Amino acid sequence: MGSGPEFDYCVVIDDDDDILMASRLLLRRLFKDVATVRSPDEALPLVEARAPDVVLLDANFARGATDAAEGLAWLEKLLGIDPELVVVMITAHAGVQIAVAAMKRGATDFVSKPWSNEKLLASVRTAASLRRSRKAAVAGGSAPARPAAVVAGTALLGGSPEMARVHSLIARAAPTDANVLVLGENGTGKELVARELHRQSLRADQVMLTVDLGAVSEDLIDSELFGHVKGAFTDARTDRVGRIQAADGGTLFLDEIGNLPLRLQPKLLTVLEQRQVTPVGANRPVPVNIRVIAATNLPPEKLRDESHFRQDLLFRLNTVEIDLPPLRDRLEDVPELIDHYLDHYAKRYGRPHPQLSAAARAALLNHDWPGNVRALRHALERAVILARDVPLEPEDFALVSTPRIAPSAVVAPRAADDLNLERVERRLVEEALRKHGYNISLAAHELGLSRAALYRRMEKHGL
Ligand SMILES: Nc1ncnc2c1ncn2[C@@H]1O[C@H](COP(=O)(O)OP(=O)(O)OP(=O)(O)O)[C@@H](O)[C@H]1O
Repeated sequence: MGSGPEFDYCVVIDDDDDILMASRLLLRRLFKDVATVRSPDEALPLVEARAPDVVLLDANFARGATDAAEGLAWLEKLLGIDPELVVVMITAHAGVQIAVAAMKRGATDFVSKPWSNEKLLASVRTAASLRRSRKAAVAGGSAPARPAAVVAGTALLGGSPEMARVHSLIARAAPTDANVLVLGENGTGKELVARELHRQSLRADQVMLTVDLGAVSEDLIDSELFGHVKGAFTDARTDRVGRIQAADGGTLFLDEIGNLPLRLQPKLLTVLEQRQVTPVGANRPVPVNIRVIAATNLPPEKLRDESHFRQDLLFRLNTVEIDLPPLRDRLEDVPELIDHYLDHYAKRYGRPHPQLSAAARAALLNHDWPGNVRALRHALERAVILARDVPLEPEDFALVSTPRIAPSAVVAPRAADDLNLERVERRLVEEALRKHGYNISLAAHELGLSRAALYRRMEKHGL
């Protein structure tokens, strides 16, 4: 026997009792708990109370309806409750139009009735794995793969000359269809810049889809980006619309482009050059009209190294380059960020707006912020949660001084006198981050963790 279901909780919404019964029996193989409800109304409190790993949502409820309009409207409502929710649409009337519409509104996948059990299990398992990585990424504050329209936006703050330059570049590049490459260390706001570019573009009322190439496992990147046709490989039991196709008419944000495997780089180049995509296993390309924004934390010398990244692809991606400076080089932005995020979290947690002592303010202003704005934001969130009715002091921010030292200067972790698991974990995470100059992908690789799992640990240890 195996070790029991892999995932926790799934909600199935369908007005057909037989479907509910069949899916309950089947999905117990994957989930410890399967809730089945006959209407989306009943599902809303379940989604609110206990974020499910996957929601299966019927596309049509009204008798005789086949256009999926109702299902798509419920999809948006569900994603409004939890933007990271992973929803697989079910319909008896599959068609690529509905699949694309559902994906554009944020569905993860699409299965058609009647389904084969294996097909359904494969789709749902993939969806649940995606949710797991998305949840972890969100815990670390990193970008979920989700249409921009669904996620409430955060403004790109900062009045420093460095940020003024960034704002000006955004304003000039956004309305053109030029591809933009955003460079910067982790947590500097690359994803926010991408959203801002989309918001100010002529495609603003179209979809913006994200693919986090650092979070999708390498063997899934191909289908995630390009899609596949049924039978293209062993697990391809249905057609799958890739994100490039689903972003048609809108913006595709390729986060962590430095993680795109070399073998797939020519394929992306072809899409950009020929404006068409060929799903894995398909013999005819599909025309696509996308604007690509890519981001990476790779230092320029790595990016310009042909053994790492194809230069012809780089030239297609970086028609405009926006380089986001690290926070330590624009510390004058810190006061504005402090005020904004203290306010934001005070409202979110229903707490009074905390006061900062002069020493605390000075400590925040003098810190080198190796984790950039993300780390500052987390520090402020924690401070709001833990604040008492006296001004916050430097200790309340648990700032860890992390001098940026050359990788070669890092020694292997000391033989542990201290065997406390939590502290040892914290030390290893810290050392890996320092060793790799806070490059999350490299540090995660060294630790044998996904980026999302590393973010989770950074968050846990306040790093
Ligand atoms: N200029 C800014 N104004 C307000 N918030 C910001 C700014 N820059 C970053 N943030 C916040 O910091 C966090 C990290 O930003 P974002 O995800 O855009 O960074 P990133 O460079 O894409 O990070 P990574 O490379 O790790 O994915 C987010 O919560 C974002 O809202």
